[in-house]
Amino acid sequence: GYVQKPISLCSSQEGMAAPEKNATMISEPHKYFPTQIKHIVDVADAISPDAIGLPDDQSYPVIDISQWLNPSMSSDKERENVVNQVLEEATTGGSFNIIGHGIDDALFDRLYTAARSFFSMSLEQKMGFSSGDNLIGYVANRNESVASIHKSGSPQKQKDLRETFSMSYPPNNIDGNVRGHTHEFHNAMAEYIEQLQSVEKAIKQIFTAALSAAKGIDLPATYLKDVEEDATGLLRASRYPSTPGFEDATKLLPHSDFGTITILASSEEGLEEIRDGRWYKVPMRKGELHVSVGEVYTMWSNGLFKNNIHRVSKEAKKDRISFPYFTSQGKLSSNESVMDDGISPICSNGEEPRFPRVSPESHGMHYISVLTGKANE
Ligand SMILES: O=C(O)CCC(=O)C(=O)O
Ligand SMILES: [Fe+2]
Repeated sequence: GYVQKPISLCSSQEGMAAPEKNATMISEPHKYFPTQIKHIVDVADAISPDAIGLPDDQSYPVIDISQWLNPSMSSDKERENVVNQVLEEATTGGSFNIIGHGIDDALFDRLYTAARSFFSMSLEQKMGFSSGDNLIGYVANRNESVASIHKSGSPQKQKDLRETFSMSYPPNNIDGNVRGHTHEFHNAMAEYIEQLQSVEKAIKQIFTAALSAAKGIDLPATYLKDVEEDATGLLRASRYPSTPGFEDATKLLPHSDFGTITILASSEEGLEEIRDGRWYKVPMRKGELHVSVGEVYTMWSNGLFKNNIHRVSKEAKKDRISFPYFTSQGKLSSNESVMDDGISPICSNGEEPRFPRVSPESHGMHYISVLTGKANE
């Protein structure tokens, strides 16, 4: 459909004085976020490097999104209530769990079983599912390093202690070429990605409504989904094995995701995040999915939505499997000349923009070569 973009209300309004326009403009977000994260992590680590559980398991925010999946069967008031809950969490910890997403337990059971069977193959067999592109197919343990982006942790160059198998949505040529195509694991992942589409759509409509309400402007209901244009989603099955020599190391060092929204499923606890300035364990109960805000949403909301800072604990069980779905990873290996240039921050009347115009693709490409060790920064 037709997308009016950008709704760049942050640029100076008719008749408004803007003497210090752009005074606080962050011109290089890919340098700003690592610094911001390092600072927040240092402060949290000083309180305690170890995460604590919430005093009461029930106090972790769990939001039922079913009313947005079936708008015709719910009232405006009910949907507004969901928007208010999401707004509260998105502007504080930058994350929450959801229920009422409509995805069957049976599909999750199939996913985890197929993932266990896939990852239990020999390294040589699994390497047969590598595409050579780190974003699609199999990537072995200790091949990526979020720490090299965020310069977090010690030693600074610690590699991520996980192996992954990834698929994009919609599927592209590389997906088809990965031999995993014939594997049951590939089928289960494809089905899960398909089902995630309506969940993603509902969540992005809720975030759109939250942004409209908070900024006092009227955005089209599907705005935050439509502006991504043809950004592709990426589902990554991740397994965190115990790695000799790294038994006491954090498995995935602190970072925030660089896209818009991440929807995470996990069979085990082990995810930890910063809330109110300190590390907390994220409870992952059966049937719940975890939703977190990425850096692009922080920028598009002009700092209103908080990029969630998280890590995977050194205590995560060795057979822990998780499935982060990065809803707009972007076409990171595509031709730069046709890159979507995204949108400017959405602001309330008179609010000054703090971030430049950006797309998930343009923001992500600054990180990805560092993540995969193809560049040194
Ligand atoms: O495995 C998890 O729980 C989190 C993974 C994660 O943060 C990521 O892949 O960005
Ligand atoms: Fe992450």
